Amino acid sequence: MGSSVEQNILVTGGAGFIGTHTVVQLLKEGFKVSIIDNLDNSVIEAVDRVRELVGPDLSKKLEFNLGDLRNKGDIEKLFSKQRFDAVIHFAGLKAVGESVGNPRRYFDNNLVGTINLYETMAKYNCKMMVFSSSATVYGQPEKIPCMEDFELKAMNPYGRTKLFLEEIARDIHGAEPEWRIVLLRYFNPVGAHESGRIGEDPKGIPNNLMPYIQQVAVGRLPELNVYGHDYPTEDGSAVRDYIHVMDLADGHIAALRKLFADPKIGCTAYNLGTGRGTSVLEMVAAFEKASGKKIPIKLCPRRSGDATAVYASTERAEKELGWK
Ligand SMILES: NC(=O)c1ccc[n+]([C@@H]2O[C@H](COP(=O)([O-])OP(=O)(O)OC[C@H]3O[C@@H](n4cnc5c(N)ncnc54)[C@H](O)[C@@H]3O)[C@@H](O)[C@H]2O)c1
Ligand SMILES: O=c1ccn([C@@H]2O[C@H](COP(=O)(O)OP(=O)(O)O[C@H]3O[C@H](CO)[C@@H](O)[C@H](O)[C@H]3O)[C@@H](O)[C@H]2O)c(=O)[nH]1
Repeated sequence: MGSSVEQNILVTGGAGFIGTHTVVQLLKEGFKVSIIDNLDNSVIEAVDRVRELVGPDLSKKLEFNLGDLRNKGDIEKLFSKQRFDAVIHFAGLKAVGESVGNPRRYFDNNLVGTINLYETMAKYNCKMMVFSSSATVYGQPEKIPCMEDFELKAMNPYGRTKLFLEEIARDIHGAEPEWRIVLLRYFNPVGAHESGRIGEDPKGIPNNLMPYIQQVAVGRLPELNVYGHDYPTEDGSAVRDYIHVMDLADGHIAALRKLFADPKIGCTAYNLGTGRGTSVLEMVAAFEKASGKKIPIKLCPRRSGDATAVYASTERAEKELGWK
């Protein structure tokens, strides 16, 4: 189904993991897309693969711009030559461990980059934004499932950049109510496009569970370290809400449609998760079953800063975005 009027969307960080999957869906839904990415954590081949997946016709509606949000001039260059109806803002750094060792890099990239983006959007009167937030803003929630109105607290510098950026969005909307901002709090994105042509391929040893399991499966790493087996959960391992990246991509389309359709949206946060908790050991078992490969594991102490169990309440996104 294409949209009736062709809307032009700026996608920051569109060459990355969630960005590429979302751009495929945007093009298929009839949007025109401009990506800005500095390729800090991605490669241009990923954009070539997006073109391959959508075919030559839809590819004509995709433009890639090499640029860095920390340079206001790079953003200005885009806005001065075309009008954007909305921005989907993925660009940012996301490695929790790295942010603890080098918080200034995170504040510079995530905060300065986003402030530059808001300034330029305001200048060109483009006041609709879908922002990549994270379940990390709930810290270790007192109750589960997490609901959007829970108290927010971040447990590391990366998480604090997401929390600050949510606060910045609420303040901007408070002062200038014409802004429409959707804050999407992703739970744990996993998986890849069904073609296998795009996906998550982190550089170096992965931090996240799913890419780590995959590398054990293909023999690149010998075994999976299971961090924590004495949590107060059914099997002792930690519980998360793993959401398929294509479902997440569709969540962005739903959020955009909501922005365009609802002048009263204001600045609203939505959880994007499945609403189901899965433990680390259950993930391993499910992967073994699906792949037919044995994943050797080693039970290790808890990883510092990890929460016991986090999963989403999906009610608000279901009710207001029509997304599940
Ligand atoms: N993947 C997750 O587990 C997860 C969970 C919650 C939230 N998020 C958030 O979602 C967003 C996208 O995550 P992802 O997994 O696709 O990450 P990713 O690293 O694959 O994609 C981010 C993209 O942004 C680009 N980028 C970074 N800084 C930039 C800058 N200053 N200027 C221009 N481009 C820049 C990178 O090169 C990369 O292509 C991030 O904001 C991340 O914090 C991710
Ligand atoms: O090699 C590994 C990697 C992870 N885990 C465990 O697996 C679970 C999930 O870990 P991970 O995949 O690293 O995700 P989270 O720590 O939940 O954090 C992710 O999900 C958050 C949103 O919920 C995002 O904000 C973060 O950026 C993103 O890394 C945790 O219990 C980890 O201890 C292991 O046991 N072994």
